[in-house]
Amino acid sequence: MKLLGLNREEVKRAFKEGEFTVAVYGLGKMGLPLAAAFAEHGANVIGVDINEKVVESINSGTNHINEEPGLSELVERNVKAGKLKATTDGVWAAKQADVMIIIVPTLTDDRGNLKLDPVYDVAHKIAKGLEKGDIVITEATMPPGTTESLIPILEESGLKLGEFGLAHAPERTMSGTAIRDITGQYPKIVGASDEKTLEAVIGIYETINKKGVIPMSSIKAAEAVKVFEGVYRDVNIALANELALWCEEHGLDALEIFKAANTQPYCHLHMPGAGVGGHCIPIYPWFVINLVKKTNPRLIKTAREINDFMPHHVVELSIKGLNEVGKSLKGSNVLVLGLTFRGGVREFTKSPAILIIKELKEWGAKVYAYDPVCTPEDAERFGVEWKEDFKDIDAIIIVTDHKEFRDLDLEGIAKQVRNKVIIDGRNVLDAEKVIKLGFIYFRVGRSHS
Ligand SMILES: NC(=O)C1=CN([C@@H]2O[C@H](COP(=O)(O)OP(=O)(O)OC[C@H]3O[C@@H](n4cnc5c(N)ncnc54)[C@H](O)[C@@H]3O)[C@@H](O)[C@H]2O)C=CC1
Ligand SMILES: CC(=O)N[C@@H]1[C@@H](OP(=O)(O)OP(=O)(O)OC[C@H]2O[C@@H](n3ccc(=O)[nH]c3=O)[C@H](O)[C@@H]2O)O[C@H](C(=O)O)[C@@H](O)[C@@H]1O
Repeated sequence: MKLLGLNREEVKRAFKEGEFTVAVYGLGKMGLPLAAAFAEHGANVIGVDINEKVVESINSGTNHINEEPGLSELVERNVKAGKLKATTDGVWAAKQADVMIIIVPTLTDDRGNLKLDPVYDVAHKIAKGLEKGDIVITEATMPPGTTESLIPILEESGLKLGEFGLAHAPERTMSGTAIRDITGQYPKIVGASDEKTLEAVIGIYETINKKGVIPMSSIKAAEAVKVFEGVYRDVNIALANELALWCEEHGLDALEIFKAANTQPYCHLHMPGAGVGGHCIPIYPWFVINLVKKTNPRLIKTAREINDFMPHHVVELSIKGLNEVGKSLKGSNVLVLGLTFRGGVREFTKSPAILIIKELKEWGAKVYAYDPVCTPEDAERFGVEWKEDFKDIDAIIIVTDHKEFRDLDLEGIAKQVRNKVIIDGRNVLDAEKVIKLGFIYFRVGRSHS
């Protein structure tokens, strides 16, 4: 059932009656919830992934994304109902599908250079199965202008743009709330190659998202919306970090001040911390920085530098904290709590723990680690020993805001450790309670007990 040329009401009817097939390329933290949501709302869905284990697991009705409440039931129900299947064959999927959605990683290398190979790989496969009237949608966060860079690849199909539709509809959600967000937490941003495509894509997303659609004037404008959301966050986190460093110098507690300042309607100071990880927020600013000719993105570049300084600052705090008990890092046993980039999500991309552990070891500390969503094998990947107790520890460094760390048994820990030093890199503990138990307690924005 080709959607190009239908109005949004006809698309919604076709959607609900299962008259068309959606191929979702990339079945990860975002792609699988999206595929399951489409199937749940009536579409026939073919998921495509290069990871055979992912494909097998989905075809057996099993969800491999642990941090997504509600996803397992959706996957099981829709696989059983024959509404959701998975394959590694991206060409075959394109031949079956009327809508092809690209939601594979869009990354940069350590120097911020774009790495869009997965997107181009998928585009080449889609081109081999593209038919007249099909619609290709990028949902991955794309550097503005890059969705349209797929046109020559897609035209390898022999079709010209206009005979197929192209759109960008960025995924706006977070791990842990993907199903909720995909089906109606925020309006869906959509930009398309022409009016017909826009009309059909509005129909598609109005079917699964009860918050509706915000149509943009172009594909590039839609790409910029999502990227700017991420840049806003990175720059504001950098502001919080810079003000926190100032507070440390002035013997102030940044959190106390931020909390009061944020009672003002125009003030939204973010949370200072151990750094900015993940494959979103530290990446998206490069999509702007690397796409300039005249503009000098000074603020965005400086924000990146400030945020990338924070893992080092956490090590500085651990040196100060150990000094308070007459110890140096060299020869101390340090327990890092948290390997992932943020709480509740098992994702290591640009996790601050990587740099923190590297620097602690360079200073001669014996480094241990524990993370509630990880395994001892993950700790080995970081080159540290997994440790589930606090015996003989001289300093504890909290690097990830897992909810488990908010309820640490501080009284029990105080009896186990060799020295009482806690560096709270994610502000998860109650300072007064920790200090009352005799700990030296520092956090980003507070370097006094
Ligand atoms: N993780 C998040 O919170 C959010 C991510 N996004 C965007 O969604 C996109 C995907 O992110 P995640 O789902 O978190 O990534 P992920 O790493 O969890 O999953 C990516 C999946 O794509 C597969 N894949 C990689 N290359 C492929 C290829 N050439 N063909 C088919 N499959 C391929 C991988 O095997 C993996 O299963 C990214 O562009 C990201 O910017 C958008 C909003 C939120
Ligand atoms: C603008 C925005 O809020 N983007 C969200 C972000 O989600 P993500 O999973 O990357 O988590 P995040 O809460 O932004 O955290 C990123 C990193 O920044 C750190 N962080 C976060 C907030 C803060 O005030 N201070 C801080 O240091 C976190 O510890 C983490 O290391 O990126 C997602 C994405 O685009 O992939 C996006 O969908 C999410 O809504």
